[in-house]
Amino acid sequence: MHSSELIFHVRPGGHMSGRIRVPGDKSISHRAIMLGALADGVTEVSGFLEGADCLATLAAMRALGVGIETLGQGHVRVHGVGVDGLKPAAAALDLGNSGTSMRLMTGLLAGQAFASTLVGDASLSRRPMRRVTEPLRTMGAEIDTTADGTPPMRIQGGGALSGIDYDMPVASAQVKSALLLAGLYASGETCVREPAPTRDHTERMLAGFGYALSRTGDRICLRGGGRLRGTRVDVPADISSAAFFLVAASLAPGSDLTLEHVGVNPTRTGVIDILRHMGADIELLAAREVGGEPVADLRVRHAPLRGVAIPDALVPLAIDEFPAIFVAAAYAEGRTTLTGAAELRVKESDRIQVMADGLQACGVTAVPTADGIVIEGGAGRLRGGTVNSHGDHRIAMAFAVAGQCAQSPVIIQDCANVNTSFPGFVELAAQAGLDIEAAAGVDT
Ligand SMILES: O=C(O)C1=C[C@@H](OP(=O)(O)O)[C@@H](O)[C@H](O)C1
Ligand SMILES: C=C(OP(=O)(O)O)C(=O)O
Repeated sequence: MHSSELIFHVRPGGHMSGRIRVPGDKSISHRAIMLGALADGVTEVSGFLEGADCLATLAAMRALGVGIETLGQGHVRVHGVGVDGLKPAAAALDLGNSGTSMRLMTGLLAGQAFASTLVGDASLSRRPMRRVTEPLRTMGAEIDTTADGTPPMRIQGGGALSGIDYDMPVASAQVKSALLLAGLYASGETCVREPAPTRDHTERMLAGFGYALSRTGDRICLRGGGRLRGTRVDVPADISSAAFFLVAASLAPGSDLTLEHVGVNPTRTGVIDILRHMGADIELLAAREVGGEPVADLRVRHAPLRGVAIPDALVPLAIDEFPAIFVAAAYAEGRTTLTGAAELRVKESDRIQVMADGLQACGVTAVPTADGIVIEGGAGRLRGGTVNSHGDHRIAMAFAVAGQCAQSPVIIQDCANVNTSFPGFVELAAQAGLDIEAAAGVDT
């Protein structure tokens, strides 16, 4: 026995109804703090995600000398220090479970005049960092990692950076963003080419802070040495959190649920396309633009789903939603196949293996492949059972949703990290109609 843990118990039955607003977008919240910190003047953030990941970014920026007021209910005021105003932190920056914090901060800190050390939890300490350290070293940064290229990271700072023209080998918004942040401090132009479109919040937000950048086809460029102007950032609800409810309402007969003010940036809506392809009934209502990001209310009603071959091109546009999509696939009639998604193996957990194990534990035939999975779905296949989320927030929430339509209860172990991206998940899911309880358990 070594630590207490959180267990979810979900009983089958009920349906999803009403109107809910899920918490703020995690990607946009991280960026609002980082760019607000580097800006001249004050940045007012509303809708900020007060989950552990974004709070780790916030604490790191405070440790680097930035005044940040948390005013409650997602209102954060960042007193920007200017691009050259950060101060060395007194201790290592602990970024917890957050890959986004670690990779973006590495780019940002590579451009500073001082050294920094970045550490994370057991999961983050296993995640690959060469994807950022290699191009940053080409720019002139000095960064040490473990021999495996994993954290802790020591970023020496102090050296001069030069812009590069980089062809990313993986479609990663974190790598793109890390290089653009380092590019703010580099001489000349920094350009990044993406092999497939990835979320473009950094580009949109840099423009919102008055920083010029250009996109030509799949190549994004900016010139170092400019300044950012403090602004307002209205963070929409996170489509990655909404995804659990899109699946739950699609599966449970009688459901009719509206998710309010959800970010529907086209680089994030792959989950809607995939679920619609499976037969889901999802409507975008009152589509509007808020602070440079598209937003809509999503109305989702129950519909019978069928298995599909998920197009590879949609993978980066739905990268965090696959645990939820796999649950939809387990109930959809027929076979669902996913390929081109090896990245899922290096997230907070190996999401291919951990989802396959959990689905199998519940009685579903799910066969992992090197870069995807094959799931044989159908009504009644998901019997229920006990699954281990391996501390991965998205796996925990995906199996919670699976429990509503299972034959018997689903019990999910190791759920405390749900708080990294979705504080209040249990309460909000219960409000929408899920029969869920969270209990302290013991990790043996
Ligand atoms: O840039 C971001 O905010 C993110 C990018 C994605 O990671 P990759 O860049 O590794 O694909 C995603 O999985 C992560 O949750 C958030
Ligand atoms: C992969 C994720 O986050 P991160 O990379 O920031 O840990 C996620 O939230 O699903």
